[in-house]
Amino acid sequence: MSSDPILSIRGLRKSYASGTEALKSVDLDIRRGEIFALLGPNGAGKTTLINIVCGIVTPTAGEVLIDGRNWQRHYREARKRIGLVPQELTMDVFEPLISTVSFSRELFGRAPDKAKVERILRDLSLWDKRKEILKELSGGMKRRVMIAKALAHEPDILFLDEPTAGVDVELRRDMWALVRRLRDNGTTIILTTHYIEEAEEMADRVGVITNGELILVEAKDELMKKLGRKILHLQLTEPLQSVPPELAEWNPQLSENGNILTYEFDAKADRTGIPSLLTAMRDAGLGFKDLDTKQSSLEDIFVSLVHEKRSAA
Ligand SMILES: Nc1ncnc2c1ncn2[C@@H]1O[C@H](COP(=O)(O)OP(=O)(O)OP(=O)(O)O)[C@@H](O)[C@H]1O
Repeated sequence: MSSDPILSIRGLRKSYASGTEALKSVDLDIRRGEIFALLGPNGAGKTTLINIVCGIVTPTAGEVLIDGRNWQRHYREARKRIGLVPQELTMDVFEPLISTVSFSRELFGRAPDKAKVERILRDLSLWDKRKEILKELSGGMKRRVMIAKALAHEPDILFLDEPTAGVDVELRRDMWALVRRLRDNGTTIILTTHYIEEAEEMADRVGVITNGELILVEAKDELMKKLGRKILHLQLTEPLQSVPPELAEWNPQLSENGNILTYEFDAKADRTGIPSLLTAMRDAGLGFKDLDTKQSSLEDIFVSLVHEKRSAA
């Protein structure tokens, strides 16, 4: 198996007619056979990126290479090799499910193959519903049909745009299992998500995009160490003017006129430092009325990543 990237994104830029700069020169290499999660808040540019690679949106500048070949110059090949499960459900609602899926296969340049279509429908637990009209299916089933449509022409690069937004827990688990099976069969997968847990569960590597900039690409395990930070809040019985020297080694911060002491810790480390901090507080005669811990939000993490990037530059 070649170690060259299956997909290379080079200097990709998009300004919409409205003036919005949705992508600001993005470079990204996708490795063959990996699951890559593109993580970012609303409006970050995730869908724009996917839609450009899938030939739905025209970039303002830059190019995409599939196995080193420009995707616009070799668009027939690109269409065959790429599958997209879009965010919005787009379907001919009066067609039986099996016709829609078979049609999709041929539309993307593959010969009809009943056995292949049957296997895809069975894998997605849709076979029993194959004659049903799409309009009458539940939301979760419709989403499965979208996946079946994207897989019908057997793409080896699959894009999933927010595959689990608004789906129930059971369907989410099914989707994750399906994505893993596809990867095990050699499909390269790029998915977008708002959810840290989804990236954590699924991805080999994660890219963080915000304001049209890809600010970080990292192995999932490395990123999760950064994302594992939590904050402990202690509501003190008596306000403090300053942090007592006995607590200096934990570097806690005071807020709300000295009534709240906060301590940032790594929730995934063997030792969080919390028991020793509480012991040191007791020894210093400091009491607290209440305590809670809070996960840094995705937004907090983006902010700190952007800061890190700027101070490193
Ligand atoms: N067709 C369009 N015309 C004008 N602006 C657009 C268009 N599509 C997207 N945008 C803008 O481009 C920016 C990036 O949008 P995009 O949909 O790519 O983000 P996203 O990361 O996928 O967000 P979400 O998670 O909400 O789908 C946003 O500011 C959005 O409003």
